[in-house]
Amino acid sequence: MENNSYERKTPKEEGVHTDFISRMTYGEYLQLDDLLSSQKRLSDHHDEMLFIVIHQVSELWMKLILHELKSSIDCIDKGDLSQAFKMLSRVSKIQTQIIHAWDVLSTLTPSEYIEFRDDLGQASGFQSYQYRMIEFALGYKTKHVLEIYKKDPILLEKLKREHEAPGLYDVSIHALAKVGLPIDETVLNRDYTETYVANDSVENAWLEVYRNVDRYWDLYELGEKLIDIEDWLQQWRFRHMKTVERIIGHKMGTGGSSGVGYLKKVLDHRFFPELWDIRTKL
Ligand code: HEM
Ligand SMILES: N[C@@H](CC(=O)c1ccccc1NC=O)C(=O)O
Repeated sequence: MENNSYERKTPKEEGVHTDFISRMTYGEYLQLDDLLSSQKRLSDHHDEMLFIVIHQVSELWMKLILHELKSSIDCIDKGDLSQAFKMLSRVSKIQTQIIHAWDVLSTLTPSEYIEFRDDLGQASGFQSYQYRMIEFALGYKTKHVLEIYKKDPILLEKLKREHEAPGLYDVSIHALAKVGLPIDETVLNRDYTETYVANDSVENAWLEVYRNVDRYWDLYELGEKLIDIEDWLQQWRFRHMKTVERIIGHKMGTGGSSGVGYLKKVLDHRFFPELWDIRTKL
């Protein structure tokens, strides 16, 4: 099992008698007492419950996305592409789920939100560490986001590890090299703490794959799985930006950014640039 300090031990690890497990209820298994007592409103505004639940649901889905992404990175690294495809397809399905959360949140009007916005202080989705870990796993390694967690050394260490690790695109590029497609050494030995930047040898390798799909079927399928994930992530970013514009207009964000202007700018970033660029050349 993965060593994750945020996860509880299994009853077996804790040495709990198996009789307990056989009598265990639904609520005990799912720890519903903890889960369902974690929606604590700071205001007495009716709609704050919606706000909390949407965020908590999104964080839970992000947890599963990360679980799948990390395993798929390991699988691709080991050359087990078909196992990775199953996980990457699941990631895309989850992404389609979280995009629909914006429809629910859009029922919150500006006048309703403004009534409890001040209670949120400086808290912001900007501080979502799972969101940053997803970005890291996809090769977007912004350094300044680590700053946010400097007061929490345990979390900072965990984030640093993800920041230094090869991402989904790095192991995919290595998979291109493993079948003999020429990839520049500078890319193969790149510094993983930096955000990935487009490279001609990678573009040529993907072009070769997409022009000879029968020969490189697995890699072609991998390319399409990656495009799916980036496409959905961009749609999530776009729906976030539009929902924010609808609810707070062009007010500054509680996290200190310009708000909608900042969220629009982030949309410019591409995770797997060559996979988009080759479409024009095919
Ligand atoms: C009324 C609803 C929401 C508003 C008004 C809002 C507003 C904002 C704003 C203005 C920012 C920019 C940072 C800042 O200065 O605060 C931001 C960032 C962010 N928000 Fe939201 N948000 C909302 C809902 C959500 C939800 C439901 C999620 C889901 C987890 C979320 C996740 C994020 C993330 C991950 C960022 C960082 C984006 C990045 O840096 O690329 N937000 N939000
Ligand atoms: N940045 C938002 C506040 C906000 O949305 C937020 C506040 C606390 C916890 C999560 C949040 N969601 C996403 O940014 C704002 O400027 O209104």
